[in-house]
Parts: sequence; C-alpha cells; structure tokens
Amino acid sequence: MNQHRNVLDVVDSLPDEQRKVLYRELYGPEVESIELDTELISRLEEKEIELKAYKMQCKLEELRDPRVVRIAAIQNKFASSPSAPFAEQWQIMSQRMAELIDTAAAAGAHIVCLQECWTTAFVMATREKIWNAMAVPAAYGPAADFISAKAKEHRMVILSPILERDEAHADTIHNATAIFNAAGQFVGKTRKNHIPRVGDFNEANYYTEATDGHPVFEVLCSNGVVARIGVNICFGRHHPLNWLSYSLNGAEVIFNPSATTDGLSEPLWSIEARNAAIANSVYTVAINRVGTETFPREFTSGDMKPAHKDFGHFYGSSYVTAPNGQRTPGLSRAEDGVLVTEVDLNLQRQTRDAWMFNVTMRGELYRDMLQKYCEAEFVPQRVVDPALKR
Ligand SMILES: NC(=O)NCCC(=O)O
Repeated sequence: MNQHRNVLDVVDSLPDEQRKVLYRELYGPEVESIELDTELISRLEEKEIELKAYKMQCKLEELRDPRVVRIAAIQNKFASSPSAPFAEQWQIMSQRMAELIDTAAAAGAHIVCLQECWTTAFVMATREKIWNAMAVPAAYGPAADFISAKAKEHRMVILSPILERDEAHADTIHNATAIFNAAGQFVGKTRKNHIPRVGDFNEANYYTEATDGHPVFEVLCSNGVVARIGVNICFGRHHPLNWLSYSLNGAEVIFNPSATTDGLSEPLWSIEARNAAIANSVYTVAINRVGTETFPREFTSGDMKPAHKDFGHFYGSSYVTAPNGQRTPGLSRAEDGVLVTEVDLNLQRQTRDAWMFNVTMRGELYRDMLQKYCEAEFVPQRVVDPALKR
C-alpha cells in the first residue's frame, strides 16, 4: 500500500453508498468541488503542484448580502537543501513559492497563508545558531519585498510566516507571521504564543513566547469583502485558549501555519483545528509542510535516541474546517499543494445563532478559575472519597 495514502483516499475507494456514510460521519456534509480549468491542472502536473478547490455550504440570508471569499493554504517541501549556501536556499525557495502563490491566484484566492517559517528549512531541531543568519525582518527586506510584490500583482492578501529578525529590538529572533494587504502594503505582524518543548522541536533555543496577545487583522479583499483573520502559529493549536482568544477578538478565519512530523502529531492533526472551528464558530485553516529535511550535521534531542540528521516526515494534509464542523478533504501527505476553499463568512453568525456556544460559554466561570489558578496560593478544588481520608 502507498505509505502516503490518507483516510480520505481510503474512504474514496469505497462503494458510493458506504463512502457517503463514512464521509458524513467523519467530516460532515460533503463539500462541493470547484471545477478547475483543465489546462491549468495539466500545467500544474508538470510543476508537481496539487491543486484542490472546494466550496463550503452556507444559507442565503434575507437581510445581509453573502460575504464570499476564497481562502487558500499552501504546503510545500523545502525546495533547496539545508546544506546549500544561504543565498541559494532563499533564491530557490522564493522561486518555488512564486509558483505556488501564482497557483492560488489562478484559482481565484483572495487570502492565502503559507506554511510556518516558509523561507527556511525547519532548522530549529539542530539547535545550531548559524541558521539565525537566515532570519528576515517582517516589514522590509527580501521576504517582505517578495511577498508585497506578489500580493500587489495578484491583488491578494498574503500571510507570510517567517523566522523573523527584529532589528529594532537588539536583533532578536522570533517566529512571526507578516500580513500584507491586497495592495501589497504591510498590515502588521503577529508572533507565536506557544513554543514547543517536544521531540526535536527545540525552538526555545532561538526565540521566546510572543507578548503581542491575539491580534486580529481586518483586511479588505479584492472583491470588496472585509474579513477578520487571526494567525495561531503551529504549537498554539494544542492550546484551546489560544484559539478562543483570537475568536474573542473577532476572528472569522484563524490560520494555523505549522511544521509537524508524522511520528509526533499525525493522530492529533485532523482533530485539533477542526475542534477549534466548532468550539469557536470560526473557519480554521490547518497548514503543514511536506517532505523530509536532512541537515548537514547530526543532532540529538535529549530523548535517549541515537543522533540523527532529520526529524522525520512532515506529512502535509492541510485542510479547512467551517464553523459548523464541515471540513474539506486534506491535501496530500507528500506533495506540494494549494488548497482553495470558497467560504461565506456569514456562516459564523448563522452557526452562533444555531448552537449558541457564544451565549453558553460562561466566560466569568473560567475567568474566576484561571484567576485562582494563576495565584501562588492556588489550591485545587478536589473532593476526596472518605475511604481515602486518613
Ligand atoms: N512547529 C511546531 O511548533 N511544531 C511542534 C510540533 C507540533 O505541534 O506538532
């Protein structure tokens, strides 16, 4: 069996009747595919780019116009080699990214998000500081100029997750996402709130937890729709309060640019971003890298395993979930791809009106719990079985 088949490939190979039942149970009502230009698809085959496009369902409302936008996720391998000279790595990577962004534009995307730290290999496993040389400023410099030009060319909002060098703050390094509007202007940046300390993800050697809260960016799409977007970077997807905070600040779509490997998180992948969409009545866009990145020197991870030069396979499988839990099929586990999803942002309010999680959330209950928990004198609220009492 092809090791890169995923659950939907298996579901798709079933007889129609069974496929429909399983699909409904796993992913909600089946999403509609968007017809794509066959010439475009064959051009993309030559470039080894998978393009999938879907449309989420949403009811028409009597008093509000639909607010339809196409949101896109890009997942890709590191196109260069981590052993190549740094300038060459950037050149090859940006060339490949140009093809992927052009693909999203050709499929009519209004907002596109790239994967976590797209400008570099996922170097943090090594703990070597030489890679800091590849960090770039968010608002200016090579990555910003490149993304700004692409945003302007395609009149597309672009979310560009980078390894950031903050020159104004003593050259510190951060894991950030820069947001550019459809005119190519820098809108702002946001940083990673939760830094992993698991497996080979040794990111605390490079940067610290963000202190900028949960900013939500209100952006104007080229079709006139205003969308409110948040960016929950990678490891933050394991933290429900992180998702909640973007949603409380008004996010309608929360992107989750990630880099995560099969031995570690794959069983969690299809659950977490989808659950966050349901719990917060938002669209979520989970994006993961693909491929295996081999570094020039061995590293260890304090887990008693032998030294190694790669940290496993990034399994892609990027997908989108709607506020009502309906989700798209994922992109491939192994190939570069672009996932375009047409959504009506009105579905957020429709879902809230139906389920009322926004009304039943009991904010004050959890405010009080967290307040107590954060105090040094915190005593857990436990009731002990008398049989256990001495
Ligand atoms: N990039 C990153 O935060 N990865 C951590 C591993 C995971 O969250 O699955």
